[in-house]
Amino acid sequence: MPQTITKGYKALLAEAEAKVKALSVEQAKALVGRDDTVFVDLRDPRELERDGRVPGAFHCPRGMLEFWIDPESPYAKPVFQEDKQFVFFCAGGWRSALAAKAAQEMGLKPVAHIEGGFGAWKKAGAPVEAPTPKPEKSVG
Ligand SMILES: O=S(=O)([O-])[S-]
Repeated sequence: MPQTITKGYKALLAEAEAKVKALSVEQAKALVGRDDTVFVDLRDPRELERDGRVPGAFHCPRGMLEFWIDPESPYAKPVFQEDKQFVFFCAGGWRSALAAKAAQEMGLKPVAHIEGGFGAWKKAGAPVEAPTPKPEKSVG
């Protein structure tokens, strides 16, 4: 019997978007370089290598988020203990909406995410560190 998905991604996103503060690229851009703000990049390492980065952003693969936030986890990262605001982003704003909701439910605050993600960020001409080209494989 095929699976019956009772809560699809649209419902999950709608729930997250109702609970999480969304920042436009313009609003987020104004926070770059501020001491009280941590940008959290949830994309996979290959996306960073291919598409570039937001300068100064902390990279946290989506799959590790809850374990890096909880200080009781063996994988806890000190950055998530800081008294700062956390601005999550991914490529398009979906992963970051769900991730920010989870982070918020864990007690992290204040939390927001960037509407449209890195794609919208790049399109708006916001600051981007160039992709890191992979070293060429030597032949022979
Ligand atoms: O990055 S994403 O919005 O495509 S999940």
